[in-house]
Amino acid sequence: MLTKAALRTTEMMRQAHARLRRGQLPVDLLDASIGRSWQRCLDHGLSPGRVPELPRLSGSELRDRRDSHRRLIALAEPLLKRVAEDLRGCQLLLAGPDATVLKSYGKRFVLDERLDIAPGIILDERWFGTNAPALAVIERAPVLVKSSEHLMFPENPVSCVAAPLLDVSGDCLGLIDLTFDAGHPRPEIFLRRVQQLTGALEQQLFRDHYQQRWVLQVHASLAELDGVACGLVAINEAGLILAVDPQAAQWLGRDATGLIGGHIESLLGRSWTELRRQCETNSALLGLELTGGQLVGRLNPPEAWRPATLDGEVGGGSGNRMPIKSSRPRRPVLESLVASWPQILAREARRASQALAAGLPVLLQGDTGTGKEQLARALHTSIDEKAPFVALNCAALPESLIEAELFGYGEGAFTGARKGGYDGRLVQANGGTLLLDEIGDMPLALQARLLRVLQERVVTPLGDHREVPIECRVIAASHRDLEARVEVGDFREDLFYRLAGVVVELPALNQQQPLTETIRHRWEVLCRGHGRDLPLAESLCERLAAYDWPGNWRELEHCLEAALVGAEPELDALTLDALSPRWQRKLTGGAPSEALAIRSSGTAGGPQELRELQQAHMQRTLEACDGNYTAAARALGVSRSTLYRRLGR
Ligand SMILES: Nc1ncnc2c1ncn2[C@@H]1O[C@H](COP(=O)(O)OP(=O)(O)OP(=O)(O)O)[C@@H](O)[C@H]1O
Repeated sequence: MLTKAALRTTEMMRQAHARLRRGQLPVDLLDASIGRSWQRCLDHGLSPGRVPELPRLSGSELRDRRDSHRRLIALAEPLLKRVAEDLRGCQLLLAGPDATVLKSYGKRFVLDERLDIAPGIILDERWFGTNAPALAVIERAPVLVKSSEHLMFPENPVSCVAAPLLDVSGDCLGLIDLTFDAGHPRPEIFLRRVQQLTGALEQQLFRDHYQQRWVLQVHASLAELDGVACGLVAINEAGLILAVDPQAAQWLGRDATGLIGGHIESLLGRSWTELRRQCETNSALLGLELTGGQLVGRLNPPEAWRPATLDGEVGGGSGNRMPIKSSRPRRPVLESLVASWPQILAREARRASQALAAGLPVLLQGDTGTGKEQLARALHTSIDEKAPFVALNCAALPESLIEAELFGYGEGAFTGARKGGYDGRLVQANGGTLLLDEIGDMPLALQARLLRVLQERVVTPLGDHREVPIECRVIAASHRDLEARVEVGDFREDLFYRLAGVVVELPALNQQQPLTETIRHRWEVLCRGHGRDLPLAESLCERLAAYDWPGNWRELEHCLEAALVGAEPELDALTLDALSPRWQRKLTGGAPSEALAIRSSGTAGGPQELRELQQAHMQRTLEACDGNYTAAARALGVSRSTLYRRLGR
C-alpha cells in the first residue's frame, strides 16, 4: 500500500507528465537535478513515453570494455557480490564512467523485452532519457531517480539510486547503481546503501594510494570514526598534507586545495613531532579542537590504517588502538636506504648494523633532518623487523616525566600513576631495539641512572622493588656534538663510551656531491610515488643545489613534495615560478635584494656566486651579532654547526 507521501508524489508526477505532454517543462514539480535532466533529454529530441531502441555492446566489445576497466571490477566485485546476496529483490549494477553496464548482480529486472538491464547496455541520457547512472556521473553525486521521474517511462515499476566512484584525484572511475521495486516505502535507505558502497571503495582506493603515508581519520563522532563517512587526510613524514578527501574537507570545514601542500601543524595546532611520537607503531586517538568545532581523529602510521569493511568492523581491529599486522618491513631495509649513499657512508651503516646485531650500541650523529631516525629504523629492520622498535625522544619529555617513561613505575608510585603501573620504554623494547633520540639533551642526573641500567641490564621501576631484566639493542642519536658536550661537562664521559660502540656521522645534505644529482634523483622518486611525470627545470635544480638546506633531507623533502602536489597539471616543467613565494624567497639567496641585484646587473648568478653571496650575508650577520655564533645562527634561521661550516670554521 502506498503511504500518503508516496500518493502525493505519484499525483505530482502524474501532473508533471501531463504538463510535459502540453509542451511545458514542469520544473516546479521536479527535484532540481531531475529538472535539469528532463531539460537535457528534451534538448536531445527525445519523446517521452516512446520506448527507444537501446544500443548494446556485442559480446567481444563487452569483453574489451571489461578488460579496460579490470581495476574497477577487481576492486568492486567482491563487495558487490556480498551485498547483492544480502539485498534480495534488488539489482546491483557496476558501470563504467560513461554509464555502460559492465556487471550485474542479484535480481535482473526486465522492464519489457527490449529493456533488459544487462551487462553491455549503455544507459546514456541521449537515448535512455533520465536515469540514475547517467545522472550520477553528470552531477558527480549520489542520486535517486524514482519510478516516473524516468522521463521516458512514466509507468516505470522500478526506482534507482546511483553514485559515482571517484579516485584519489577526483576522476570518475565508474558508478554503482541499485535498482529496486518502485513501491518500496523508504527509497532513501537504498541511497544510503549505495553511498556506503562507494564510500568503502573510495576508502580502499585512498588506502592503496597512500599506504606508505600517515593517514588521519576525522569525524564528529567517535562511534562513526571507523565507518565510511570518516574523512581522510594523507600526510608525509615531514608533516606535509598530501591529500584531503571530500569528506575530510567537509568535516574540517575547509577547501581541500587550500589544505594540500600546507603543514599539518597549522591545521591541528599541535607539534607534528609529538603527534608522531604518540603513535610510533600504533594508531592513536586524538581530540581535535578546530575552529569549526570539536572533532575526533585517529592518526595512523604508514600501513596501519584499514578501510571500513561495511560489516561494522575495521580491517585492523577496533577500539582506540590498532596494532599493525603487516609483517612486511615498514621502512626501507638498510640496503635500499644506502643504495644511493656515498660508499664510505654506506660501509659505515653496514658496519653499524653488524655491531648492533652483535649487541654493541650504535651512536648516530648529525644535524636535524639528516636521517638519523630513518637509519635507526633501517638498522633495526635489517636485524629483526618483527621485534619491537621503541623510540624515545629525550628532549621532548619534561624532566619530571622522563624517568617514569623510561624506567616505568609500580602501581600507586605517585599521584596520577596509571592503575596497574607502567612498564616503561626500556621494558617495552625488550627483544627489540630502543632508540634514545636526542640523547644529548638528557639531564645529567638521569644519565647516571641510564648508565647503570646499560651496565647492569636491569631496571627498577619507580616505587617498585622488583628488578626487571632488559634485553634490547640500543641506538642513541643526537644532533649535538656529544664529545664537545663531554668536554664542557654536560654529558657523562662514561655514558658516552657506553653508547658509542660504533659511531655513524650523517653528513649535512649540502655536503652531498654533486647535489644537483641527489636532488634530481629525489625528485624522480617523488614523481614516481605521485604518478606524475614532471621534469625539474635545470635552472631550478641549480638554484636548489645552491641553497644551504639547514633542515637537510626533511627540508628538501618538504620543498619538493609541496612543489609537486601544488604543481598545475598542465605544467611542462617545474621552474622557480611554480614554487610558493616563501620558497622563491629562500632560493633567491635568503637576501632577496642581493639576488635581485645579480639579476638586474645581468650577471649569470650561478650556484657558486649564490654560495659566495650567502657566505657574505652570513659573515655580515655574524659581525652584527658581535661574533656571537648562537645569536647569528638564530637570526639566520640555521643551526650553529651549519653557520660554522658555511663560514669554513
Ligand atoms: N637519505 C635520505 N634520502 C631521502 N630522504 C631522507 C634521507 N634521510 C632522511 N630523509 C627524510 O628526511 C626526513 C627526516 O629524517 P629523520 O627524521 O630520520 O631525520 P633526523 O636526523 O632523525 O632528524 P631530527 O634530528 O630532527 O629528529 C624524513 O622525512 C626522511 O624520510
